[in-house]
Order: sequence, then structure tokens, then C-alpha cells
Amino acid sequence: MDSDSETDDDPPARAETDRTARSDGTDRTAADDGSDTTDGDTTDSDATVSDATAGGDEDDVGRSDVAENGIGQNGVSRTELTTEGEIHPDVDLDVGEGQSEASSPEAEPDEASPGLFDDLLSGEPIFENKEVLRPSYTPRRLPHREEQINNMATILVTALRGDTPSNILIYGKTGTGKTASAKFVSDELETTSQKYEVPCEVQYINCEVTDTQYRVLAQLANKFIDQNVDYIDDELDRLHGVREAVDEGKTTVEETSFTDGEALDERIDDLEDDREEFEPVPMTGWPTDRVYSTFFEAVDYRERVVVIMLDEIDKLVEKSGDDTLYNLSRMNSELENSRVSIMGISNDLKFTDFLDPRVKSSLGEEEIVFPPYDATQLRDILQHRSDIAFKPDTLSDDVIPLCAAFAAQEHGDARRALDLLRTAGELAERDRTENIHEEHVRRAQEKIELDRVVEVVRTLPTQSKLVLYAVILLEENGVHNINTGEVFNIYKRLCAEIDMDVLTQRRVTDLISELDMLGIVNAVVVSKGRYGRTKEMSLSVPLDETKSVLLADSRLGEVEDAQPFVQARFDDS
Ligand SMILES: Nc1ncnc2c1ncn2[C@@H]1O[C@H](COP(=O)(O)OP(=O)(O)OP(=O)(O)O)[C@@H](O)[C@H]1O
Repeated sequence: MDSDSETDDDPPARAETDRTARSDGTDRTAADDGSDTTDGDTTDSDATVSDATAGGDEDDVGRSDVAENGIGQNGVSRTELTTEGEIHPDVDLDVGEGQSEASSPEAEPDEASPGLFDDLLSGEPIFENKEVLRPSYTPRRLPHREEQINNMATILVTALRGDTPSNILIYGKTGTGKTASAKFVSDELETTSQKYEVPCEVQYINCEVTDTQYRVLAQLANKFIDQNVDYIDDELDRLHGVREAVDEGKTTVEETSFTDGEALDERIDDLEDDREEFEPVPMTGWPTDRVYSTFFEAVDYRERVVVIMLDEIDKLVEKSGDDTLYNLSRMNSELENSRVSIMGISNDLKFTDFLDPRVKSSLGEEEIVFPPYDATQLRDILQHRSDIAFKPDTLSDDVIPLCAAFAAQEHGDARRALDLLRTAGELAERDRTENIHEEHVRRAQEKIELDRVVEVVRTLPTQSKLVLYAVILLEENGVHNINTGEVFNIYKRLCAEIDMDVLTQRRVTDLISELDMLGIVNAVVVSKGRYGRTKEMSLSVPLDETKSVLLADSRLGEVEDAQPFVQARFDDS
């Protein structure tokens, strides 16, 4: 076991960065900048809110800034809008009752409220229950996953008999229902265990979020400590009741499970001591072996079978190796009261290649594969959900087949199919039509695709963003078949402009290849005869939106008026 002291101060550091970024309004999280893929209705309402807050038309600086930025639905700084609205120098806060001079002085109180939402509410909504189309919803029925669910249940039923179930590895591409099925089986397992009073439970950990050994063990330890404390409290309540009944002569000690009054008091004292001893693990700072032993003691405090469900297990291995899995998989030989079994879920089929052979064989005792859905299966899934999600007769006949067909092309991803259906519904709602048509699905597909691009571009490293910005500037200036040398020249100037280190041309060529792999540019190698070979590229994503996302980056935003030096391409090449 790794006994290094792992301070693990990543999360606070990240939180710090987030705060700084937000306060200067230059960088945002996906949620802040409205790039949340499917809920694209921020643009319209943001613009209207800015109207309302900034007051008159003339001094509506915030709004025109935004328009010039051209960021549109993504990257618009909400901070800028509200800040300018709130601290507007011309607003006299003492005017009237909650009414500012900025709003029309003659306006009747009623007119001051433009009824922003009234209009929107008046239309008959298309959705009966939109929540069931969101990823957070766990459906009660999972069509086309009966086989996998039965396999899991057959393995886990051992836990209900008080024995240790085999470890399970679940594989499958994204959106194939792995998490939904595993959660469904876990819920059933826990419900049945309560019914038959067999101590058996499932602990779910998402390793994309909890991605180090320290954090996994700390999270588990704290969950078990909480449970143990609850258990002790219940037990103490019960025993104090017994003690009282004995004292009042309502029962005799012989009628309880204790041999005498002393044994009863001893048990009460022991429980109180135990309760004192449980110390929660802080999220950083302890040596890992202390965290491990705290977890170990907490889980072994009483008899039970625990299934630890590690979702996105590959992320844990990628980030912090296989120590956690090694420790968890060897625990059973040392545990006295409890038993632990692991259920790992991954969409990376190859991640076990990086595991120690012992961990690999122990973890993969049972493997269950989730194949992609085909279009017919996706249709069934969508049909089930849409029956609950939409008002009757809202969907025209071709909507579900089209959503299913689009999602089947995307490696049979049910999440994508559901996203498409929800977004199509939202677009129809915005159009104020009563039905969803094929056209809404096509627009939804475009929107989701664009949102994906925006998200990919937003999260690129700054150097890649600069390279991409160079390509955009060249395209904007009508250059076709842009070559690496041209990109490099513009890139160098952009670096100088914002004081960034200049990478070598070879490295920039690598970055171009990465952009190509991400589908942002399309690069082909062309031979220039005796002048060697070069890459020629063009942009594969919408220029305006991509440019806006790039300029929303605090560093790139510093590049002002980049047009003149695009001329450099002609000077230097
Ligand atoms: N057979 C099914 N019936 C109904 N809904 C389903 C089915 N399969 C998947 N879904 C839905 O699709 C979405 C994605 O499913 P889930 O999160 O289980 O996929 P996953 O395989 O775990 O994906 P990832 O690897 O990306 O986490 C969820 O909203 C889930 O409810």
C-alpha cells in the first residue's frame, strides 16, 4: 500500500481558480457561459434581462458590447451584463419605491414589469414532464438490457445469502446504459436486502470526480462512519429503552438478550466509546495509510456485504494507478465481519492493460459487455420515455425514428438520442408550435453538434487556441488551402502580441494534427515536389462561433485588431 502522505490539494486549488476566473468575468465554466449543450435558451432571455436592467436604450453599453463580441449563445459574460446593470452610474437608487429613473419615469407600476415570462407561459407546453428526458433521471424500465441486468443480478444474489459476490467489470461505449442498469440492480439489491433483513449495501463512486486513492478511500470511510454512527445511535436508543424498562420493573434482564444488568451497561458504554472514536477523514492532509485503516475499521465495524460501484473506473486508474483497486481487491482476506466486492464500470475497453496482473484477474472475475444500441432499440427506448415526457399527440411520426437514426450513427448512444428528443422539444416550444416535427430534430442535431464543438474549443490549451486562431484569421482573409508555414507565421505574431512563448514549427505541426483529430480542422499532407511536403488545412467548424469562443479566453481576448498583421503571411512566406 502506498503510505506516502498524499495531501491531495487539487480540489481547493481548482475551486480557487474558478473563483478568480469568475470574479474578473473573463473565464467561465460551461454552465456560466451558457455552453451547456442542450439548454440553449440563455441567449434570448439574457438579452432581455440586460434590457431590463440597463434601463434606457442609449446607455445600454453592456448589450452593445455583447453584440459586438458576437459571442451569441456562448461565452457571453453574464457577469458583465449584471454588473453593468447593477452598478450603473446613472441609476438613482433613491427614486420612487423600488423604481429607478432609468426605467421610464411616467411608466405605470404595471408597465415596469414587462411580463417577460407571461408570454412564454401562455403557450401550451409541449412537455408533460421534461425531467424524464434528462440524464439524471433513472428509468424504471430499461428495454434491451434485460440480459445484462439478469447477469448482474445472478452474480450479486450471493450478497443476499451473506457471501461475497464475485467482482464485476462492466464494459461498453458511452450511453449504452451501463450506469443506469447498474444503479437499477443496486436499488433492487438494497430493497431486497431490507425486505429479508440481510445487511447488504451498494456504495456508488463516480471516479471521474473522485479520482485519487485518497479521495476514494476518504469518501468511502466517511460514508461508513456516518452509517456506523446512525447504527450506534439507534442501538443506544434501543438499549436505553431496555435499561429503563428493566429499572421500572416492566421487564427482567433475563428476558433481554443480556446475561445480566452489568452486561447491558457494558454494551451501552462500549457503544458510546465507539461513537466517540469515529473521526471523519478530512478531504486532504492525512497519510494514505491512515485513511485506509480508518476506512477498513469503519467497513468492518459490523457484519455486512458491501458492493463498491466504481463508475468510470478507467479515470481512476489513469489518474492514480491501480493502488486503490489493489487494496480493495485484497481486503477480504483481512476483514473479519464484513465482505467487500467491486463493480467497475468503464467505457474504455483497454484500461485493464494498465493493471497489475493480480488486480486484473481479481477485478475481472466476471465481465459483462453492453453492446451499442441499434436504431430499432433506440426507437423503443425513446418511445417509452416520450410517453411520459410529452403531452399526447405532440410528436409527428418521423420524430422518434429520426432521433434514433441520428443517435445510432453516433455509436448507438441512448444519451444522445434522449438529448436530441429533448432539444427538439425545446426548439418546438420556442417556435411556439404545438407539435415537434422532423425539422426540429434536424435543428436539434445541428445545435448539439455546434455545442460539442464549442465545448471542445473552449477547453483547448492556450497554445492550441492560438494555432486555431491563426487558421481562422487566414480563412477570414480569404486564404484557401492554408499551409503550416502560413499558420506558423501568424501564430508567432499572435504569441508576440500576448507575450506567450513561441513553440517550434514542428510542435505547431503536432498541434495542428491534434486539431485535425478533434475534427476542428481538416488537414491533408500535400507534396510540393522538390520543396518537400506540407500540410494544407481548412476549418471544419463554423468560423464565427469558434472565433467567439476563442476570444472569450482571457489570454486570447488580449489580441486586439489582429487583422493588419495577417498581411505577414505575404511578407514572410
Ligand atoms: N435501455 C435503456 N432504456 C432507457 N433508457 C436508457 C437505456 N439505456 C440508457 N438509457 C438512458 O441513456 C442515458 C445514458 O445511460 P447511462 O448513463 O447508463 O450510459 P453509460 O453507458 O453509463 O454511459 P457513460 O459510459 O457515458 O457513463 C441515461 O439517461 C439512461 O437513462
